[in-house]
Amino acid sequence: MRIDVITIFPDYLAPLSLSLVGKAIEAGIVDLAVHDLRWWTHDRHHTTDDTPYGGGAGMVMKPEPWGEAMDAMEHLNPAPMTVVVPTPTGRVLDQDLAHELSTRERLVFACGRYEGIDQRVLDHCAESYELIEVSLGDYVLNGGEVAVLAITEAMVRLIPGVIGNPDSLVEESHAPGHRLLEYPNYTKPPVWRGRQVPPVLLSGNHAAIATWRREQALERTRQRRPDLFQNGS
Ligand SMILES: N#Cc1c(N)n[nH]c1-c1ccc2c(Cl)cn(Cc3cccnc3)c2c1
Repeated sequence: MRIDVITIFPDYLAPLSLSLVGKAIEAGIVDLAVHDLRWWTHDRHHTTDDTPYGGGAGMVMKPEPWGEAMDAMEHLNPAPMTVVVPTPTGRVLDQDLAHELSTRERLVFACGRYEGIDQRVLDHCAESYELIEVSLGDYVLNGGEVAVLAITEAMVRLIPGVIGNPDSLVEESHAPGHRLLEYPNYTKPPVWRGRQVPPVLLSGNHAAIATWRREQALERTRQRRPDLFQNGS
């Protein structure tokens, strides 16, 4: 998969070269390029924003730099583009959306700031490419960079070959068809500050361990996320 990120804060995306995504890049599974939107400005101050038509607080990102950046992305790589735009008004990221994005050949993240990107850029992208607008959830961020980091990690780990043991993807909280929260995890030592590991986990009785874990997952989900019990699933 090829991933391009366009942003006015390229350094914000440095963590993508670390850990899991970094390993996927080293393995050649993911090809990542981060671009500074200001490369497509032509004034002395590299201006990317202006006041909103209709008035109101804040600034809006100008369409011209984004249009030139998108044109450049098209010429950079022949693969069909899925443009992912983080926005407070987008589809909320969940595991299903992460799976959908992990199937794409090429993602171009348009990562904005201020009050957002001029709507005509999104309209242009919707007509010229696949456009997916994504929100991280119902809380306020100052821009799209954090969303790009989260979307990329959630999505890249699902690409075949990225996670060493694919079995570990099956039982996770929010995995497809696995609408329960995960059971609690323990490791050595068997007693820590007077707290003992549940004895069933030390019993070697795999059937009893599986039953205990299922019961824990059900109880946790019932207490913390009753919404995941929709339709009795
Ligand atoms: N907030 C949120 C939010 C979320 N929950 N996920 N993603 C975002 C997000 C994504 C992209 C931008 C761009 Cl561009 C500018 N802002 C700041 C903002 C905040 C509230 C209203 N208008 C603009 C963004 C926020």
